[in-house]
Amino acid sequence: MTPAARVQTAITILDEIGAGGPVEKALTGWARRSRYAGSKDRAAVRDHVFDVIRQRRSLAALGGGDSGRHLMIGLCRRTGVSPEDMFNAAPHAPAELSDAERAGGRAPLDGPEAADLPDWLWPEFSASLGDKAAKAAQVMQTRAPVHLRVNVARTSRERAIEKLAAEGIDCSPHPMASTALEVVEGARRVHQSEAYKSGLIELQDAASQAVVESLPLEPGMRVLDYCAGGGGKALALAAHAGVDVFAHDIAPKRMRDLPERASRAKAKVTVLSPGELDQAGKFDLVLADAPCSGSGSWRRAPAGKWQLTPARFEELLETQLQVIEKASQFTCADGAFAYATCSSLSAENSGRVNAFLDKNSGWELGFSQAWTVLDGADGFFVALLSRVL
Ligand SMILES: C[S@@+](CC[C@H](N)C(=O)[O-])C[C@H]1O[C@@H](n2cnc3c(N)ncnc32)[C@H](O)[C@@H]1O
Repeated sequence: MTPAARVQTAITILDEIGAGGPVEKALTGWARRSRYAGSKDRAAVRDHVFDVIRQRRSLAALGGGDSGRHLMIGLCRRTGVSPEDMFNAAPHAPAELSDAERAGGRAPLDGPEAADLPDWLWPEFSASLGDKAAKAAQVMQTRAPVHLRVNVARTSRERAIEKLAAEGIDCSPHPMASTALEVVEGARRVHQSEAYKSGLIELQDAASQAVVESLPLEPGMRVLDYCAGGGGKALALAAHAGVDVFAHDIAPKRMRDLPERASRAKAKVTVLSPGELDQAGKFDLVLADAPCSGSGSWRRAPAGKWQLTPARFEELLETQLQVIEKASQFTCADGAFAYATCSSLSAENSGRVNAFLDKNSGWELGFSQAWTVLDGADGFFVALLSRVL
């Protein structure tokens, strides 16, 4: 495919998404119908679509409208590609620019438009990030890096770097966690690599790893991952020698790949159904990686920021408090309870912890830490609580 044909394809997919179609469905539907497209074409089209969704508001301003065509004109302008070179009416390319399109578009206005956030969310976002808000929003317009977690139960970070390099995947250590690598070259080869298939590495953002690394893990502990989902954190916990890890989720189906992932990593994770959890006794450490807005990972899943509504946000805040109240009860008397989110919004983070502490005087805060995209990974938050003795 020519670069211009990729632009036209992205326009068609963006229009499908604009009409309410889910992003992945629109992309996989196109890929299935388009056997002529090679892997580089698919990757380029996918990148165009995600680049636009991340920056939809500011690109609509630059491109002069919010159709797929206007958004791609905006993307060309932002990335310094002359729109005339792409909109050239060659076979499979977009039609030539009209006079109105050529003259249209303007610089995005400071605030939520330039930051690519909905108006209603801007006050919460800017209050949460303070003087880092505009810079963080700018970073959120870019692609997320690819991070790996080295399974330190099986190999060292240095050995993993060597093994991956031998398979054409260049990585460097990431400063946020002693287990973390950033892929510099060859990210698309990770899934097919021996290092991945044999469980020496997992795909996991460095901030998720930093959360696990911040926890007071000791050999002999029973640890519960109360909101285990796909099990990323449960597996990172299980890489710690002598820690007995249990995984639970209100939607047990979300944990369906966990046994296979654990077997690949040669890690032991006991999956508990909600009924089994009630019979499982107390735990030395309970982690609740709660459902949240996902604002810290909107670079990876950018559709989330446009789908979030004030009502859904309020619902999440309520669920988070319920999760803290329920999950903390599984902590033994001298144990610790950790609350985490992949959000950079204070209402979901310190706001929830304070709401819990206000209602539960028997608990106190040990520490809390927030990472933002400016630290080079997803935005994340963790707070460690214990009972007042
Ligand atoms: C942020 S995701 C967890 C991600 C996971 N810890 C990981 O690292 O891959 C939040 C999970 O919480 C679960 N969840 C939502 N409400 C819950 C509740 N009331 N009790 C337990 N789990 C809940 C969701 O099903 C979802 O899988």
